Amino acid sequence: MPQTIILMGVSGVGKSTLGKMLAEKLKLAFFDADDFHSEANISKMNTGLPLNDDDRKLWLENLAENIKKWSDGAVLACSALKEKYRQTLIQHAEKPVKWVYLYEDYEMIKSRMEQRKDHYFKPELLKSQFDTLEPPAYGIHIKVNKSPEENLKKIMNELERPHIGLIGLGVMGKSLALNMASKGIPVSVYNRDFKDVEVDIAKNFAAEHEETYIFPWFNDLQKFVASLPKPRNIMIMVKAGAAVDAVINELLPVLDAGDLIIDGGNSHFKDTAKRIKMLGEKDIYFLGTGISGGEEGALKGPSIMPGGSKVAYERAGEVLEKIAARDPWGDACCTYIGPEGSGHFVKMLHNGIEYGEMQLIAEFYHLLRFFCGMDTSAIADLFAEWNTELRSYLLEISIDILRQKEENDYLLDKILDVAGQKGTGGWSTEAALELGVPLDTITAAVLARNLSAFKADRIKASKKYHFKTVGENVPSREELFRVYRSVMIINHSIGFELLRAASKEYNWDLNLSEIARIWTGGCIIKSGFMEELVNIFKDHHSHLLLQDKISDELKNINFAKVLSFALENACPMPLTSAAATYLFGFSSQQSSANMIQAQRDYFGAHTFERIDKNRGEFFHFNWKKPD
Ligand SMILES: NC(=O)C1=CN([C@@H]2O[C@H](COP(=O)(O)OP(=O)(O)OC[C@H]3O[C@@H](n4cnc5c(N)ncnc54)[C@H](OP(=O)(O)O)[C@@H]3O)[C@@H](O)[C@H]2O)C=CC1
Ligand SMILES: O=C(CO)[C@H](O)[C@H](O)COP(=O)(O)O
Repeated sequence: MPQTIILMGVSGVGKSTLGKMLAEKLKLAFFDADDFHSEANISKMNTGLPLNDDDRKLWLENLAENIKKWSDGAVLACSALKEKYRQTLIQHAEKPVKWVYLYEDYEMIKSRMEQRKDHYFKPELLKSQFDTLEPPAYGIHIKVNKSPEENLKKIMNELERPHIGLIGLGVMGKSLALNMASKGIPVSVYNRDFKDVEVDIAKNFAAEHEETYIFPWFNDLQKFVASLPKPRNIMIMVKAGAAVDAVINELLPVLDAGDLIIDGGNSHFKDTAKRIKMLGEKDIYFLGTGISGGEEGALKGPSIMPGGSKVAYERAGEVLEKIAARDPWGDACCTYIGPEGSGHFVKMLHNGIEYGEMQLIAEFYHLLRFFCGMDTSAIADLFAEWNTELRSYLLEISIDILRQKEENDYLLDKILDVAGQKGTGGWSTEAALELGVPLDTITAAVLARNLSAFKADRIKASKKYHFKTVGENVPSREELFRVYRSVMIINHSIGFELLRAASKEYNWDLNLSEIARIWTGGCIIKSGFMEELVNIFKDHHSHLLLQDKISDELKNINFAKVLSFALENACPMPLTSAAATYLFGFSSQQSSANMIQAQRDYFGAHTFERIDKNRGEFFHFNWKKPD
């Protein structure tokens, strides 16, 4: 797309020299703003007097009219020292305008200017230029401290780099902005100001990191959007739901066809599909992009799950892959997931598996601590031993949690046993119900969090019910470990089967091996088992529990030893029970559903199929025979 590039900065900084070189390199026309000055302005400058705002007004408006006409793009060298001059210059621009701010120390420029003989601008005016200068909070900033050729190279490098605008400087937004900047991606940041409550979030963030990075910052959305090179790439990292719609609605009037919005929050996949459609009708791209890794992952490299149009991914892929974590084979933990809301569906399910894994660790800790008589430090040691094989991130952080003390007590013991949730686990269950597939473990994990919320009733009930505890037949460490790993396998299997079902139903063509691969680094559910899944899903395309490698491991597991001990001692293990029940159900040739069918037919004439007839033939029986 033709572009107009404005090289700005004080007189003597090298705008004209570099402007001509840049125009030649990009095969664009070159214009020098000095050539657009009126005779009156030139004679004023020649007498050594600085121009005032009135002198500049006509000159800038004349330039703005010209910029509008440069439909094939151009390079303009223009001081554009103040923000209001810059806004005047681009007021009629119909093509994207990129700003390149050239700067150097006062003394360096002064000594350069003193050596120039042929220029009508006197070196004494330099001081007034520096006084007037308002460096832009956006655009490409180039210190011109090298040879013109090397300075040109710096400009070209910057021009070729994709630029991102990031909205929402919360936990994730801040870390992602720093991650991008550390990878050399120019990032402009915006956060709303909340009157008298939260102000200057973006400004303070930029100031906090000014030693290391330049973050053009904004608290005015229109100015933020106007500052971004077109076509714009804007990432939004705000709360899922109404906040995303609010931001989109605010953006819409100031965006142009061809701009791209990347929603990196945990949005619902159906909302994403609607947004893609609505924005697509306005020729604006939208990528629903799941991002996992929490604050640290976002900073050092998260796992990224983008969904939407392939064209949109081709635009954003370079940046997303640059900031993503690396998998054990050195590739980016980011891949194009598929169309519509598939990226957010996959992220939702990632969180569903996460809920399952968290509950698994929590209930094993609970069993060991309160029913097997192990102290917190011994549990941490046991988990650490298990984790040499499992290499699970969630188990790793749980070991840290178990070891954390506050004064002489474990911090964990001081945390209220009521779990929060933002919805992604429950959404996974809703999606499974809609697709008619089981989701036992993930649902059990969601419901366990729900039950935890009834703290007051739980306290009352604990005074009423005093179940007898036995305390014998404590499972061995090996038996516990084998059951733990099996439940983990079943939980993953259930999660991936939901992905398979969604892929089929919505025609997403999801690649389960690729999804497992991008979950081997950067995300909350990364583990050694996830690495195993990459290869398993590469070679096999049926249910995970039907793979020989998996069934060979699970078929000899003694779930009963752990679960009967838990039941005998009234220790709730909803996830382990759900996993074992799922496996027993999945591996039963004869289920109990014949009775369900008979009951349905009895009371409602719902009909049933028979084992001695073809599938698809339905029968009704008159169960209430006359006496
Ligand atoms: N924290 C985590 O570990 C992870 C979070 N996510 C997802 O990323 C998204 C952001 O999460 P996180 O950074 O933790 O959240 P925070 O609560 O830390 O930040 C939320 C951000 O959203 C902004 N915001 C909220 N409402 C609005 C609105 N109506 N208009 C404009 N801006 C708004 C806030 O601005 P202000 O400061 O003005 O309120 C703030 O910048 C969420 O969808 C979350 O689920 C994804 C992966 C991991
Ligand atoms: O997306 C995330 C990690 O990948 C969130 O941090 C996580 O899902 C938190 O969810 P909840 O508050 O429901 O436990």
